[in-house]
Amino acid sequence: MVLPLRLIPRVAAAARLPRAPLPISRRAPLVPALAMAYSTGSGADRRLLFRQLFEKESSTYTYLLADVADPNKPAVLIDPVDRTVDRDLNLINELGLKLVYAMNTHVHADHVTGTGLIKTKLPGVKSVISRASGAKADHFVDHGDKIHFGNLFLEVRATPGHTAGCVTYITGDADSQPSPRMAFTGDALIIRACGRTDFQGGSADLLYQSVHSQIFTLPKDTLLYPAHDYKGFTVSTVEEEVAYNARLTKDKETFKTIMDNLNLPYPKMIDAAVPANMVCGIQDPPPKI
Ligand SMILES: N[C@@H](CCC(=O)N[C@@H](CSS)C(=O)NCC(=O)O)C(=O)O
Ligand SMILES: [Fe+2]
Repeated sequence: MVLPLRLIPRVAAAARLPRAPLPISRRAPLVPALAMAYSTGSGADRRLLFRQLFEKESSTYTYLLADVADPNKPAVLIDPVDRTVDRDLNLINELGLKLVYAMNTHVHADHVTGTGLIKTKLPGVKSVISRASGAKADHFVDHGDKIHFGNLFLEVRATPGHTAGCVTYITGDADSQPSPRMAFTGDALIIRACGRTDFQGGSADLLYQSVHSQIFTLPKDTLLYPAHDYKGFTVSTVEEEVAYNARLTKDKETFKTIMDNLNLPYPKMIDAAVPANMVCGIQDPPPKI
């Protein structure tokens, strides 16, 4: 049966008319209430908007965190990849966030960081890396420092061993401790595994010590988010890794033997990625033809 037009609900009628989508740059950001609805947790934790993003060529996770209870919605990106910068910046724009820091957990060997590109596209954003990395950035962090965005912060813990300058970033709130905490472990801890220790100042001895003293001592419900996953995992917890990590649950000598015998091929992009990442990624992208 065909309904007369006046009986068709207005929404349905509108839905029938195809409209060209607006370019991203002209779309209005989501209203604050909607961005709030996508934040995690309850109570004080509702300030935190969190997204886990994936770059498939290098199996890298990029993390977006923002304080959506702050009127400016300040945001940080951890471990952005050059290839997915446009995707990440579009998302930030759609959610109405203001990116303040583009941070790295370490000098990556398998992909070029997105921080340089982000700085050319969004002047004012500050790049962050550990002082111990020896890399260039706008802001250097040391163990115990805090990177603030709104009322939230990321506490820096030095977790060297995969590289000499590796750090783990742990969520905090100026008013109350978020529960559970989230730890962004870079390549120090990969779910059920860990970063390799055969280049870039790597040391199995140091990595074992870093993870046992700085990550395994966190509250057991702390959520662990690595920089990479090669098996389809997305998140783990301290409790899970203390029980089931295939490398780090072993005693130190066994761990060192495991690490000495991984026999992993060198990352395909290492020769281009490390020099680029030592200077904060690509600063002047070639013009698109
Ligand atoms: N095949 C990849 C590189 C894979 C690799 O070496 N991953 C690193 C982290 S990136 S520096 C690693 O530590 N892996 C540990 C492991 O057990 O897999 C490429 O060619 O890019
Ligand atoms: Fe790495």
